[in-house]
Amino acid sequence: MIIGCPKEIKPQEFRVGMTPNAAREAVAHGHTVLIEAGAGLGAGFDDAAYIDAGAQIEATAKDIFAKADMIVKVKEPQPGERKMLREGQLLFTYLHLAPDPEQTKDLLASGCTAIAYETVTDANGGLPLLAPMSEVAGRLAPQVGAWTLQKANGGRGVLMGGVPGVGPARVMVIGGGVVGTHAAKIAAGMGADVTVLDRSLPRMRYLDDVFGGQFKTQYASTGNIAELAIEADMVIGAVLIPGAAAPKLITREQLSTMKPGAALVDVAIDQGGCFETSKATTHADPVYDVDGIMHYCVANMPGAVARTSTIALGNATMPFMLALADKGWKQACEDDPHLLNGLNVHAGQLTYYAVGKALGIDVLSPQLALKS
Ligand SMILES: NC(=O)C1=CN([C@@H]2O[C@H](COP(=O)(O)OP(=O)(O)OC[C@H]3O[C@@H](n4cnc5c(N)ncnc54)[C@H](O)[C@@H]3O)[C@@H](O)[C@H]2O)C=CC1
Ligand SMILES: CC(=O)C(=O)O
Ligand SMILES: [Mg+2]
Repeated sequence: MIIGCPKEIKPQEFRVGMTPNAAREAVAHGHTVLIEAGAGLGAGFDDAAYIDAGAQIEATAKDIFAKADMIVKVKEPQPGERKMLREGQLLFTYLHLAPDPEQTKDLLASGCTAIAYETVTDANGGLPLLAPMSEVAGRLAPQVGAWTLQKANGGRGVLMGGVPGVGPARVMVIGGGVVGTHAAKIAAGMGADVTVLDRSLPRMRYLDDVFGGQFKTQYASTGNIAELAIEADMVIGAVLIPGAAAPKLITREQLSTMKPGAALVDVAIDQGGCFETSKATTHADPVYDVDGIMHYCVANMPGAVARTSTIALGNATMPFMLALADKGWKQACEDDPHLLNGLNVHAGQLTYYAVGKALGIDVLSPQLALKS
């Protein structure tokens, strides 16, 4: 198979879909790997590292899209990239279609087959291709939230750990999955007073067993969220209903009950955001103010630490990328129902129910797509 990896073009996105190590393994499996010139530079991988791994360098994204059977990326294809996708081509990347009708329309029109990293599952009920980036975004969230709390950035002027004689920042983390757990660990490590809220009692039992003493847990009822929001210096949004648009857990009205200059960090923004007033921002201009509350809503947070993120993502995607290349997508998905859960689009039809429900579009069952 010809595997193509273009340079990411989303603003301030420095990750790359394939590391030289991933390219080396694909070449060892007998595949041709095409990398766009300079694609890895932002993550610290120069063209020579890919050539050394046996890959070939192509001058433009156009060459990559024209020649490759499978495109391996990081972020959802941007409008210009969507125009280059073609019928029968396989796209393997993050998509986050539920809040993105424009991208969905273009992918359906292209006739491509698209497997979304964020909906591939594992045997433990986890999301193995989302997890590494959730670990990164979770660990970054208190760091960017602390920056947002600084006065010069519009924040309340509160230090996460306080100082002797002055109490710490109060941090509420909504959603205690991968993002929430890593965010809580780091915020607690910075000395903040942290509470994690979730709707899953087994998850809260786990968090209490492992982290009791470092941070507290509370059930994520509307009442508890409203009460804690009043006291919070920082709220980190980390909920997920896989594939679906995020539920709105703090309304615009509630902002007036919060402390002026408090920080909302909405990590769930890539699924539409879990605060009513959230809208996606970029690393170039990450924070905005609504009613005196500072919102940080960057949809590709891991891009800020591109080298760590690229290597972590590559470790997770490599076995799936190799299975898709070795067997073709149909056989690979037939052999692995968890990979089939990643199928979102095939030959002009949506194949993921939560996305169809969010966008009001009919869905072809992925099992039927395999037979088409
Ligand atoms: N902005 C960015 O750069 C990035 C965003 N993300 C996003 O972060 C979000 C969280 O991802 P993960 O932690 O990996 O998911 P996860 O599935 O590990 O955790 C989500 C948690 O939310 C909980 N939850 C669901 N509905 C809830 C509700 N109404 N109230 C409270 N808790 C609720 C679930 O019980 C679960 O424990 C996703 O939307 C993901 O796409 C992930 C990585 C990077
Ligand atoms: C999860 C995701 O969308 C990202 O890492 O950018
Ligand atoms: Mg994202």
